[in-house]
Amino acid sequence: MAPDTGGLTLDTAPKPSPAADASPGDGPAVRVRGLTRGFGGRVVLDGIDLDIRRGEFVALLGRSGSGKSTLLRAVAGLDHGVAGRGSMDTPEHVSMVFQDSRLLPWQRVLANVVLSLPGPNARERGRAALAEAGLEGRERAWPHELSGGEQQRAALARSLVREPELLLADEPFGALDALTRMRMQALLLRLVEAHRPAVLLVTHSVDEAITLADRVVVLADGTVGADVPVDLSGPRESASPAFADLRRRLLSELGVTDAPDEEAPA
Ligand SMILES: Nc1ncnc2c1ncn2[C@@H]1O[C@H](COP(=O)(O)OP(=O)(O)OP(=O)(O)O)[C@@H](O)[C@H]1O
Repeated sequence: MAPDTGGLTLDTAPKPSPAADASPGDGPAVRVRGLTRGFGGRVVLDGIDLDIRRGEFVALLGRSGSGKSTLLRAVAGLDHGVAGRGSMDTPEHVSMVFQDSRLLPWQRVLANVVLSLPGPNARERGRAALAEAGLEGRERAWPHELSGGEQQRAALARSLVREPELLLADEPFGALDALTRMRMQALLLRLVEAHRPAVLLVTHSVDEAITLADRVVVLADGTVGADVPVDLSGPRESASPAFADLRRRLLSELGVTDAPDEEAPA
């Protein structure tokens, strides 16, 4: 089913962890098998197999042009007309966030969040979602009155108010300054913890992937070049040796072998 790219649904009752919910018979949230996609005879995805468990956070890395967005759009069901084959199981409720907020400029912030939102008390739920995303009191603002970071907060609220089982995010913080980006990463983690969707996040930032994800998948040559769990105990400090080891490993998967101590672009 195509993702819901507007609106949200907030139950105020805390949700149990989907991992705890899942019985052994439950399948993964996403199951992709043998996915191929190409443009004009050029193969971009060449037999991708990928599972994402319910509630699991997967970051997708890959060099520019490796097919990250192509994969995300395929999982979202937004690539009609693109040549390819393969099978895909995805949940019914999917939301997507992009690098730009895609708020409708002629609608106020709350109206954007609740646009086409099904179920009762939409405006109340929208207000709660905005508050959860740190935008309490900005419901009547116009999108252009919000900063870039605030617009992305509204976009997150719009996605999560619908309680998606799967959140697809394509470089959602790519256009933000470093400090705002860190704040938004923390917000995303909080929201994901509260709502527990499975997440597939496309990012160019190795550090962002390690900071946020349970698992990092690296696309290379049209396939999954590496599938690496983030097994870091305690807080994910980018200065810690374990973080640096993982960064080095992922950078090497991306073909960067001079092992910098600081973040390098993927
Ligand atoms: N609609 C399209 N028509 C033709 N070629 C396309 C189309 N969409 C993507 N491509 C090509 O497919 C390849 C993969 O593109 P994609 O956007 O998926 O890569 P990406 O890994 O997300 O790149 P980036 O990190 O630079 O955003 C690129 O070479 C791109 O030019």
